[in-house]
Amino acid sequence: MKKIVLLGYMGCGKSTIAQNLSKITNIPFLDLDSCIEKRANMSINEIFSKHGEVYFRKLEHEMFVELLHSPENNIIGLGGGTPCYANNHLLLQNEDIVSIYLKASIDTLYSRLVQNKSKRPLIANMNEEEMKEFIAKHLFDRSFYYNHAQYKLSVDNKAVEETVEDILAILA
Ligand SMILES: Nc1ncnc2c1ncn2[C@@H]1O[C@H](COP(=O)(O)OP(=O)(O)O)[C@@H](O)[C@H]1O
Ligand SMILES: O=C(O)C1=C[C@@H](OP(=O)(O)O)[C@@H](O)[C@H](O)C1
Ligand SMILES: [Mg+2]
Repeated sequence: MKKIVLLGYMGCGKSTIAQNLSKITNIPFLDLDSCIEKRANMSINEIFSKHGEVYFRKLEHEMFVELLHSPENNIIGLGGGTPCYANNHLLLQNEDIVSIYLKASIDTLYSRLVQNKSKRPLIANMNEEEMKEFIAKHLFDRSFYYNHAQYKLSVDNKAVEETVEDILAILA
């Protein structure tokens, strides 16, 4: 059994889908952001505001490598930026894992993030117009890294259960 790694832009559903997939498969689930928060004893917002993004990316890389090397099988939900720093994208093609890019359109991401931005320091202070433009450009920049995943799964217009089913089909 390989580790299952979910990646993709903020709001694509990594944390939600990983949790639901875990319930169905009984494979334990780890959220990389939650692991970082526990280790640092600070929220993601606090890490960004007190220490800056570069420090966060360092913790993120260390925690990602640590989780990949742990002997347990698990489902890992990455942060949206994880594959885009410190050559983390190269680790996605490791034979010991199955990496899946949850691919969402700008409209899907915007509609979810507009209601859920306060815990995401990169967009927390943007107005709606700024956010839409930011997501479009940022997603374009990051797609290169996301496309290093072994599997790409479109999640637009799919209920959580449908995306979970699609992942089970990939794993079968
Ligand atoms: N079909 C869906 N699949 C996944 N998430 C959805 C869906 N519909 C609405 N959501 C909501 O979108 C948000 C996705 O956020 P989250 O799971 O934290 O994503 P990520 O970890 O990729 O940033 C959650 O608030 C979730 O409830
Ligand atoms: O895209 C990013 O750079 C980030 C995404 C967040 O995770 P989610 O994608 O789970 O929101 C979190 O790691 C941090 O706020 C930075
Ligand atoms: Mg998340």
